[in-house]
Amino acid sequence: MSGDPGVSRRRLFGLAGAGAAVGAAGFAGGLGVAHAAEPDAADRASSPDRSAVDRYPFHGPHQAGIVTPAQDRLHFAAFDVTATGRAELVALLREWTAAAAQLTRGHEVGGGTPGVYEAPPADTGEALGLPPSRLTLTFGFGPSLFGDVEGKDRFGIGGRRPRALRRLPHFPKDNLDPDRSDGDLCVQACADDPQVAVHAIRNLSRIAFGTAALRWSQLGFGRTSSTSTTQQTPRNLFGFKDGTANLKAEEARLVDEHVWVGPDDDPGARWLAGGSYLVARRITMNIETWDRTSLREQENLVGRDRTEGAPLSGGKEFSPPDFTVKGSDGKPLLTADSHVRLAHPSQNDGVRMLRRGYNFTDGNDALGRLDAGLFFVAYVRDPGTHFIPMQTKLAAQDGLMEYLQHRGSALFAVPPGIRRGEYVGQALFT
Ligand SMILES: C=CC1=C(C)c2cc3[nH]c(cc4nc(cc5[nH]c(cc1n2)c(C)c5CCC(=O)O)C(CCC(=O)O)=C4C)c(C)c3C=C
Ligand SMILES: [Fe+2]
Repeated sequence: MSGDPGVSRRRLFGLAGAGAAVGAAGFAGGLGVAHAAEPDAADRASSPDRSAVDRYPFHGPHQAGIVTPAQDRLHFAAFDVTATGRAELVALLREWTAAAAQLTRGHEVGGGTPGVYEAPPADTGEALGLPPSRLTLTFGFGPSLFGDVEGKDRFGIGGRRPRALRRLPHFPKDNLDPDRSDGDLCVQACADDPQVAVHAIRNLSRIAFGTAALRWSQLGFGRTSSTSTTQQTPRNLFGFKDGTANLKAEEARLVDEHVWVGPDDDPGARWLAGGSYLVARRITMNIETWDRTSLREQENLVGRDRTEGAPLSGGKEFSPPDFTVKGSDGKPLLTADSHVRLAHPSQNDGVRMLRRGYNFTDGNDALGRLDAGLFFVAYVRDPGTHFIPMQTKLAAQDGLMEYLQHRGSALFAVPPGIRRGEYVGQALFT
C-alpha cells in the first residue's frame, strides 16, 4: 500500500480485489471537478462498486466530504475540548489527521502493528474485514474554540477567529436543546456502511480521551441530497425528492462562488481560505401529522409534485420553477408560503448552498410518535449571507414549519484540505 504503514482491512482478510485500475479510471472520469485531489496508489479504489470507487482521497485542496458524492450513512459528532493548552489541542489534531488518513483508506487505527497483548488494542476492531466504504472524515472548528462563554481565549487563537464564525442566532420558532447544539470541534463521518462511519467516530473519540469529550452526536441513515449529477435524487421522510436543485460538484464555478471561502474574504482569517462553513440543524418532523395531510396540501407546501419532484408550475424534475404561473383561481401555483418559492435563489439575492443532510430516526417517544426528522447540513461560503437570511425567512413564513421543529443548531468553520505531512487546520496554529 505505497509505503503506508497501515494494513488494509481488505488485505488482512485476503479479499484484495482486482479492480484498482477500473476504480481509478472511474474516479477521474466520473467525478470531474468534484475533488481536485488526484488519488495516489494508496488512494485508488480496491474494488469496483456502484460508483466505481470504494474510497476517496483524504488529502487535497479541500476536505473530502463536502462536494464528494453524498454517501448513504452519517455519524456526526461534536466535541468539547477539555484540555486547556494549545499544545494538547494541536497534538489531538495531529493524531486525528493521522488516524483519519488510515481510516479513509480502510486501514486500522495505529496501522495494524501488533501492540502489547496486555494492553487494549489501538483499533476497536469492529470494522476489520470491511472495505473503506467511501468513508470521508470532515473536521470543523466551532466559535467556542476561539473564545469560551466567558470570552476566555484558551488556545491563543482568539485573534484569528473568522468574523462569520459566531453562534447562530435564535430563529423564530426555534426550540433548541443545548445538549444537541454547538461544540468546539466537529467531525462529519460519511460512508456507505454505518458500521464504518460509527467505527470512525468511536475511534476518533477514543483518541480524544483526556483532550476532548463527545458533546453530542447524530446518526443519519439516508442522504437527503445529491451533491453530484451522477446521483439520483433521494427522498426525505416526508416522501418528497430532496436535493433536486442542490449545488452539484460539477458546477465548479458556482461551488467556488458559494461554498469555498476565498483568500480575501476575511483578511484576519486567511487560514480558512479554501475551506467552508458547516451549518448543522437537527430538525424533527411531525411525521404523524404529515401523514394525515392531503397530497394536494403536501405538494402545495413543498411547491413540487411528490412523484417526480417537478415544480408545480410545470415541467420535469429539473425544470426551473416559474413563479408567475397562476392557477384557475388566479393565484400563483407556487404559493407564497411554499418551501421551494421561499428558498429559491431568485428570492434570496441569488445565494446557493451545498446541502448535505440526512434522514434520521431515534426510535419513538413516550407517546409512540416517531422521533424522526432531517439532520440538515449545509456548506456555505459565508453563513451571514448564505444561511441566516434564508433561515430567518423560512422560520417565519414557510408553511412546512407547521410540521417541523428545530431542536439542534451548530456552526463550524471547516478548514481547507490537508496536505501530506500536515494536520487539519495547521495554518491556524502557525
Ligand atoms: C435554510 C435552509 C433550508 C432548510 C433549513 C431546509 C429544510 C428542509 N427542506 C426540506 C425539503 C425540501 N427542500 C427543498 C429545497 C430546498 N431547501 C432549501 C433550503 C433549506 N431547506 C433550498 C435552498 C432548497 C432549494 C430551493 C431551490 O433552489 O429550488 C426541496 C425541493 C427539492 C430540492 O430542490 O431539493 C424539498 C422537498 C425539508 C423537509 C426540510 C426540513 C426538515
Ligand atoms: Fe429545503
